[in-house]
Amino acid sequence: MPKVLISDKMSPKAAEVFRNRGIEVDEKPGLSPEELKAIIGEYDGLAVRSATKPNEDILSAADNMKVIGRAGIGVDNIDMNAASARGIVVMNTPFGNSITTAEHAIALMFAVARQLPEADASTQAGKWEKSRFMGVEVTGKTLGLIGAGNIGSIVASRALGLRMKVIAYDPFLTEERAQELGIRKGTLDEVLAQADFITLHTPLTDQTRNILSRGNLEKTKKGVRIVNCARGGLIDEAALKDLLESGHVAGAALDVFAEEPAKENPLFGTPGFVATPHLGASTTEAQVNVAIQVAEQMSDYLLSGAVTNALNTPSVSAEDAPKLKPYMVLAEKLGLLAGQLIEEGLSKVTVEAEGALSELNLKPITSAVLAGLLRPMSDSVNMVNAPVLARDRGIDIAEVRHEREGDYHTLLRLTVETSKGARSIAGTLFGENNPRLVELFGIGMEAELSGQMLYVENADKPGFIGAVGSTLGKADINIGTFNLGRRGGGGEAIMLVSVDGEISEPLLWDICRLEGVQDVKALRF
Ligand SMILES: NC(=O)c1ccc[n+]([C@@H]2O[C@H](COP(=O)([O-])OP(=O)(O)OC[C@H]3O[C@@H](n4cnc5c(N)ncnc54)[C@H](O)[C@@H]3O)[C@@H](O)[C@H]2O)c1
Ligand SMILES: O=C(O)CC[C@@H](O)C(=O)O
Repeated sequence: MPKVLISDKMSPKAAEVFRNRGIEVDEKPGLSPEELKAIIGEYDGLAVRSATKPNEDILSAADNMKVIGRAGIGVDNIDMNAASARGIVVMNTPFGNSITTAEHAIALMFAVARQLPEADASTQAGKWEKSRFMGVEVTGKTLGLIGAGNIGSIVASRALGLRMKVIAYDPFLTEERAQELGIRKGTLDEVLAQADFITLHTPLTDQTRNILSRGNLEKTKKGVRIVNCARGGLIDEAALKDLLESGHVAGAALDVFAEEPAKENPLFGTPGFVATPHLGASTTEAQVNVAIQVAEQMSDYLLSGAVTNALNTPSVSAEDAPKLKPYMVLAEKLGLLAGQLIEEGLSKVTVEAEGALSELNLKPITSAVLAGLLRPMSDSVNMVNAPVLARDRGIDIAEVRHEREGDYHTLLRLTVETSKGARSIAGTLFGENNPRLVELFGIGMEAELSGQMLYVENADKPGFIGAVGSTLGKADINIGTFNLGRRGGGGEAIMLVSVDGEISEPLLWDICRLEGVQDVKALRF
């Protein structure tokens, strides 16, 4: 039975879902990094919010870990590279808290429009400072969005309901989508120059870091009010403080900070400044949504291999997962065969699906092919990091589907292009579940790829098979299966021999010295 650790404070619904799905679950919020590292090896899954920071050091002890689920959106607390390198799927819940966070942005917009926190503090202090707190209406004002994805779009719709005009800067926002949302698409400079209120809704990336830099803050309209419920690091906090103090910025509300938890911050105490402690997602509804969603997704993955909302591997539906499983085994074996046979300069990999396979999602198949193909070059390669490694190595990857059936009802063909030319191998499933090689470098050959195998390329001459058999016999190596293929009589022949013992280097040399041998390799599956 898989075992999952919930290491942050999360709605009890998450544990309930895991238990109902037959998964053992421990809830241990508030562990120190050392405590987490000491126990993480016991678990197949880790469910977190933002307090747990599974970094490379902690993950180095996560020997059984298969999936990390983030009950929320941002995964900046998770070391994605370390997780991917270990083959751990990282998934989030991209929509569960969007409405809640958008509502918090709107709440903060009103808080700065009407100075609600300061008015509250002053009134409760018995001051009754009616003339001190003159606010502004939002009706008819322009809201400038930086980022118009899930949360930005919801903020836009709420702002339109408040009779505001909305302009958005988002390089990935199309004109059609902007029209659909009823907003205008603008450049960053247009947003800065036109907005009475600015709200930020982007992830923190190299492009968005410091997007409201001192220079950009100075380009805003005098009297602008700014809200950030996205990520700390998007705004230059020191510059914001200066501009609040100079009166250029009339108000600013931050839910997120460059350093969190923000126990101290230069902005604290600045007039017109409102702060909340990363509360964007903190409503009962959102926390129940993300807890249920993350537990369902993690359970699906642990129990059936279905992948939803993963950030480092392709999605696989629960319906497709069992159908894909035997193909993934086939794909990895074909990749591993090709990876052990090619020697240098891999520049392109083409994955072709024929017949029944062409109806399935090819992305996970391609990942499995790449994982097998690259394994001889790197011990740490897996289905999660293989596509990234392939891209980093400049390997071009193509996927082709042929609906028509050929000789087999389903076929997976893998063509690798190297500095020596293109070579292809193909395999099928026997009886729906048994992966078989059916073609090797253009030569028809049927073989099960498993255990230790000897690969020999030779000139097709009488007596050769016997010579190989007796060389193996002399080395006390038992033969399991003998698989043969050839191109025409007397031409090039290939043999794949499964053996029980280890194929030593001296044995390979003995076979290499047999007359007619062109290539010999010891393969392992
Ligand atoms: N405060 C909280 O508690 C809280 C809660 C939920 C989400 N968040 C954060 O809010 C942010 C937005 O979440 P979302 O669900 O809307 O994400 P999303 O991925 O749906 O939207 C992000 C948008 O930012 C845009 N973008 C990317 N780079 C950009 C750039 N250089 N300039 C302008 N726009 C750019 C993208 O095109 C996308 O449309 C995330 O950082 C998320 O972590 C915070
Ligand atoms: O879990 C939280 O409270 C914050 C979540 C939020 O930052 C997110 O990115 O989803």
